[in-house]
Amino acid sequence: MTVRPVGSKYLLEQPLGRGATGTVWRARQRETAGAEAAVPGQPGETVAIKVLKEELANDADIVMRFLRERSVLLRLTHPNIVRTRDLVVEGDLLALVMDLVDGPDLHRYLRENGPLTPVAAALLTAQIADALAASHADGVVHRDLKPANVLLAERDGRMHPMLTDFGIARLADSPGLTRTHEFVGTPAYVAPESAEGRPQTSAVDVYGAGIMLYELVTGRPPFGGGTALEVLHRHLSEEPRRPSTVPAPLWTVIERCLSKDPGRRPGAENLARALRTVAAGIGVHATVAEIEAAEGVGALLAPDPSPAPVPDTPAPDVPGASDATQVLPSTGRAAPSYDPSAATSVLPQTGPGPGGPGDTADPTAVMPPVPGPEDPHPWQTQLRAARDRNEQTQVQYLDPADDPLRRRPPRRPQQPPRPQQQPPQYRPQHQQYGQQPPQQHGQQQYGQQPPPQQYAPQPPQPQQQPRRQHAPAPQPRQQYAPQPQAPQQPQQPQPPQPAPRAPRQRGANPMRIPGLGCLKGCLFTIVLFVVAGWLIWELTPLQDWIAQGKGYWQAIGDAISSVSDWISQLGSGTETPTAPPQQ
Ligand SMILES: Nc1ncnc2c1ncn2[C@@H]1O[C@H](COP(=O)(O)OP(=O)(O)OP(=O)(O)O)[C@@H](O)[C@H]1O
Repeated sequence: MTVRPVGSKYLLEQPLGRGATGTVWRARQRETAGAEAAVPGQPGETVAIKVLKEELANDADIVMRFLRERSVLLRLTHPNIVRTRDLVVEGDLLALVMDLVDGPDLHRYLRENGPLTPVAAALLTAQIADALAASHADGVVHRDLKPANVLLAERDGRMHPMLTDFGIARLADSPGLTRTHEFVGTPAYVAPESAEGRPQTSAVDVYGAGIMLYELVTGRPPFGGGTALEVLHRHLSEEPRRPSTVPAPLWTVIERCLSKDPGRRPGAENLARALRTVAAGIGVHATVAEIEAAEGVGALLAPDPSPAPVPDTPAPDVPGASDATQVLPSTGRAAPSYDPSAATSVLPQTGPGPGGPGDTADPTAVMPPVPGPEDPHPWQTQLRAARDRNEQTQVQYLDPADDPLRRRPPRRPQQPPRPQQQPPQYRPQHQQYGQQPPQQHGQQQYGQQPPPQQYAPQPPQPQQQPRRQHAPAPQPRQQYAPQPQAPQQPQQPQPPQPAPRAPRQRGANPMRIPGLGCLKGCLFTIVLFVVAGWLIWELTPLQDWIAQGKGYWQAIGDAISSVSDWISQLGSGTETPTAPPQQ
């Protein structure tokens, strides 16, 4: 076993796993840490150490932030939060020392054991909501909530979920990285406001909890499948569908957590209480009172009156910040099919993120990201980001009509009305985005490939809609980018249909002899030659020439001279000189 020292206090022994932001090692404490550590530890104690990627460790901004947030990370203690014991900064090494959790993470558990029962899912998520409530009360937003960041310890024969990776998204989302207009997150769990670069609060964690709860009971997140950017689009535009296996009270909770409007999501503390009420009311031993309480769970889902803001995102009160329609680029990396279990992704935003060059310390001075003419196109940024992470990058054609970055409707040539054209119709939302149509529950799979025609150029639509109409048709709960339903088009008069062509008449003889047409032509030509030859033989002096044994050129010369004689005779007078009468 190779061991590597981390600082003077720890020895890395064995890698436990690797994520987007670093590698987690099983490690051993060499000696007791100093007073700066939250947990000094004992020599020989086993710990887990997350060694942050060099890319992060080499960034001065991140190191600064790491040190600045040290106290925040070290003071976060809760039974459902993996404790951060120490932070190590040494040369080019940046590491978080944590309690070692002996158990799988929730993502692996789900993969190996399948979905949980609704009661178990509700109770497990309630504990995560407890952890969120504690951190939000302390002003800390996780921002990367997903099953892979929930470790399952075993306590008293029971599964005990513990939330980890607190603060990592904060570190990774530092000016050093965001100057390339990217944000950090995991697409399947990213809240709409994060995806759009709008102001974020602790409500993003509640959204993540809702996605996770859905995944716990169904085995998959609601907006998985397709490329990363397609997934982000779905967060922005699609409403989740209730699978038949989810009890109504639990669905009420999920639906509220997944509200596009952060202001409608419950606070974490209320979420925890609601989930316990639901778990009690949907269990087999539920009393009538518990069932009734579960049915009225909607009343428990009050939002947090003062949600914790996410630092360095546009402040909610920046004028115009909430109006700025930011539609995310698509394809993700244009195209590898997206695995919702994927590690935290770094994806582009459509404009300079906070903390970019010229960033000021005042968060209210940060304008919402708006693409400037000189900025690289988000697609370029995205491809670069994908390459930087050595991920497979494919390029797919995107029909400009489907490019959500183009707000203006592309100009299209006037199409003459085509006979037999379908009457104008509006494509459903999923088609406008080149996305999968809503599927029956159970049909969707991780890493599902979009249909091959996904980016195929669309035929011109009967009526051009402005880009904002790519937003969903209004639904009762939808609050972002609501779009009026396109008015029904009046029926256009159909151009007169051309008369159907009569079938081609054939000869009476139904038998067709192959090559007969060619044979007929040959016979006709032969007959033509025979007749022409006969006429030449009869009407020209050819017979005389042959009889006189003249050569060809001589015969021609004679013919020419006799013709010229005849012409000269004609020119000299019509009367032919006659010989004088003989005396
Ligand atoms: N405190 C810990 N104790 C034991 N194992 C841990 C601990 N923290 C993380 N791990 C394990 O290390 C692996 C990598 O963790 P990490 O947090 O880097 O990955 P991730 O969450 O999948 O990726 P990302 O960084 O993209 O969020 C995971 O499989 C996790 O189970």
